[in-house]
Amino acid sequence: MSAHTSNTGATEGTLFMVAAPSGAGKSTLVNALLEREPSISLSISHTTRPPRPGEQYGRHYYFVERTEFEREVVEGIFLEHAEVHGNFYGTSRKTVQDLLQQGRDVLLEIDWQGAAQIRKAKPDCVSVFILPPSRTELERRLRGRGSDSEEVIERRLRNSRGEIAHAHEFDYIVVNDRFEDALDTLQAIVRAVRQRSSLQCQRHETLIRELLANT
Ligand SMILES: Nc1nc2c(ncn2[C@@H]2O[C@H](COP(=O)(O)OP(=O)(O)O)[C@@H](O)[C@H]2O)c(=O)[nH]1
Ligand SMILES: Nc1ncnc2c1ncn2[C@@H]1O[C@H](COP(=O)(O)OP(=O)(O)O)[C@@H](O)[C@H]1O
Repeated sequence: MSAHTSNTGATEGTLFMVAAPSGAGKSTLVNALLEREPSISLSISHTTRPPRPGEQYGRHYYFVERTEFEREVVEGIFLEHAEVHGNFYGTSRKTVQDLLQQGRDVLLEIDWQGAAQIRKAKPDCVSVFILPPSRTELERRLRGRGSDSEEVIERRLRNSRGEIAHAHEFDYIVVNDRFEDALDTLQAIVRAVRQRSSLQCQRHETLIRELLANT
């Protein structure tokens, strides 16, 4: 976890990842975080999942057919991709790398498999796992969201154990019990990471060079 200097000499942004079992409140928390921290760019993923009512192409996801997704995998456009709950999801390599190289911080909503791939490619990333306060509450939220069929809800609930078993691989864990508390904690993590990165030497290379230069 350190500031990186890109090939162009500019300081790269930080790559944040947020994962959770379906229904824990990840997307709601991330959207609220981005309102508080608008300088973070959310990476919009490609997925073969059909859109839910109200979801928009390019805002929530790039919804694509399976054949198109498979072609994109072969073309190597993804920084990572994985099958989750029977659908495919992938992160655009170019979008993320361009933003990071411009010095922007980028946030990925991702599952544990994708997070593991990103950690290998970008060991400086910062990862957060969101836990629900209980299984009962996870189920209540999944059903209360009203966006999925019974079959889809049951599949997500079944898969939640396997996802939670990977929580310890993440840098931070946030329990989303009271929403405002979880949001404050998530924001505190982002601020602490940014503060640490701003204190790192690479951030001040230009100033150091200027101060050392002969006048
Ligand atoms: N590996 C990977 N996982 C993703 C990506 N985008 C979303 N996901 C994950 O896929 C899972 C399902 O997401 P979604 O279909 O939106 O359902 P939800 O989690 O129930 O809201 C969640 O764990 C997401 O974090 C991606 O680009 N790559
Ligand atoms: N702390 C919370 N307390 C109660 N309900 C919550 C809380 N956080 C999120 N929710 C609700 O739970 C449901 C699932 O949240 P969502 O963000 O879609 O989950 P995820 O992205 O993790 O699948 C939504 O209806 C959301 O409004």
